[in-house]
Amino acid sequence: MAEILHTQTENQPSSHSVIQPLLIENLVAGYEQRVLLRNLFFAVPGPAFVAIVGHNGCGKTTLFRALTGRIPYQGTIQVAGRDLRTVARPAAEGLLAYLPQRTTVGFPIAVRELVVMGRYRHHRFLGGYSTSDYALADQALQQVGAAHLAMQDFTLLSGGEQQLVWLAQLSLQEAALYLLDEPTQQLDVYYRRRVFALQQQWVAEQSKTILCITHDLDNLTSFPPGGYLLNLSRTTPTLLPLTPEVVLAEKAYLESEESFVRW
Ligand SMILES: Nc1ncnc2c1ncn2[C@@H]1O[C@H](COP(=O)(O)OP(=O)(O)OP(=O)(O)O)[C@@H](O)[C@H]1O
Repeated sequence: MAEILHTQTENQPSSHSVIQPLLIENLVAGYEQRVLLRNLFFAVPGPAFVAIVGHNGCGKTTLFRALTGRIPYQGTIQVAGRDLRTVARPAAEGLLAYLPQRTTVGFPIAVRELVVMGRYRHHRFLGGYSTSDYALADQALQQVGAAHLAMQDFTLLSGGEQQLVWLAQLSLQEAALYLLDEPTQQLDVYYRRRVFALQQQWVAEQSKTILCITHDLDNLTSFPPGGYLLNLSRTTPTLLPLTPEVVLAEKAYLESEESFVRW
């Protein structure tokens, strides 16, 4: 099941100070003898879409593992002004909403019931979800183009349909930072475009900040100004403006023998 993570509401800095959604300083992370992220620095200054690109195995998901506290790391990660080292369970405490690459559900459940769980943090005790929670779930399903699936058994859906349902659930969470690991991986061309448009909408209308791992560079060329791109296959990855020119240049780099040899 996709992780349902809470929004931090306590001990936050004053709303008068400018809080960066994400600050990463000198991050070093990897596995035992293999360091994948070396001295990574970047800051997302305000609500924005950030595309994380790079070759297979370059460390994109590893970055998300560090952000969600699943692997140890050196350096500093601040989410919404909070140093993740000072948060016992950074993901579970609600700074982040995370959609992993693969999620499974081992029991039959109606799509609508799964989506409404995105309202989890409003229901810490045994009470059920309210009519307004279900209305939000229906709205979320509509937004991702999956309203027609509401009453179906989630486990019987196609991989692409299931992905749309997870996105609907994710959209109901109110986190400072959203981590999406290849959300369009199983989607057809129509839904791929739609899911990227949806993420643009989340940023523009709901001031969300999204880190989105993707190999779908073609769809990144149509993003409006204001987003960023981070290519983790570069020797020194830096946050670049997400413009068509930058996307094409990074795509050309990733297709080049020069970049492949590095890996
Ligand atoms: N627990 C682990 N122990 C050792 N190595 C691991 C572990 N998990 C992942 N790796 C390796 O680390 C490398 C980076 O993995 P990661 O999942 O971050 O890649 P990625 O950039 O997300 O790739 P992709 O685009 O294929 O999803 C891979 O070579 C992988 O085999």
